[in-house]
Amino acid sequence: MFVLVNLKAYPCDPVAVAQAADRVTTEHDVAIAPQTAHIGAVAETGVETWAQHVSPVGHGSHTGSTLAEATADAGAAGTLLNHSEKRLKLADIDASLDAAERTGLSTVVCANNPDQIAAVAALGPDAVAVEPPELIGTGTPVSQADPDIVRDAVAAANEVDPEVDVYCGAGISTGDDVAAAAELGADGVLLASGVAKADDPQAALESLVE
Ligand SMILES: O=C[C@H](O)COP(=O)(O)O
Repeated sequence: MFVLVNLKAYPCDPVAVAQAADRVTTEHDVAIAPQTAHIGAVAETGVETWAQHVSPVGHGSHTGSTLAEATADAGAAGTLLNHSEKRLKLADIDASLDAAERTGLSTVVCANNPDQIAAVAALGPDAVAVEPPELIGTGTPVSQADPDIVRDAVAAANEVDPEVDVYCGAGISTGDDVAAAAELGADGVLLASGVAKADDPQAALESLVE
């Protein structure tokens, strides 16, 4: 399973979380998505580092953008796109995917439900992630609160493009949640508060990947 830990804009120490992830022994692939400004420092720990977003632009007059080229140069291996807290127009998702592909970044496009998963899977990302917004940050895992949304998202993505991996997110914080996601057909999980808001991120990560 791919375990992508999104630090959002939580007031945690991104390097400490990355070092903790580096110390955890697991069969899963763990990656950390810090704030853009912290990508270089997190990547230096050796942990796989992701961006939370890249802009649908290339080099040029785009003040305030998050340039995919700069993100990749800083050490990112991939990027989230269209997170529930950073929604994009369909055309911008497509252009951000082009930017990521151009710069060698792997991609996970988020969506709220199976219909949206089918739509974004058609754009050809490496993976999609289904996240019911109402469960984000609640500590109630999507695999428990709404298992059908995960099953249906897996089926929807497979129908469009079986090469696209499917992750699920919202409320995931324990190894049981990761195992439940795998049983529902997910190839990975996307989570945040369970680690970023934990008093002891290393213990939280160990519990997650046990
Ligand atoms: O990017 C992560 C997701 O929004 C899930 O957040 P959460 O683990 O705090 O529910």
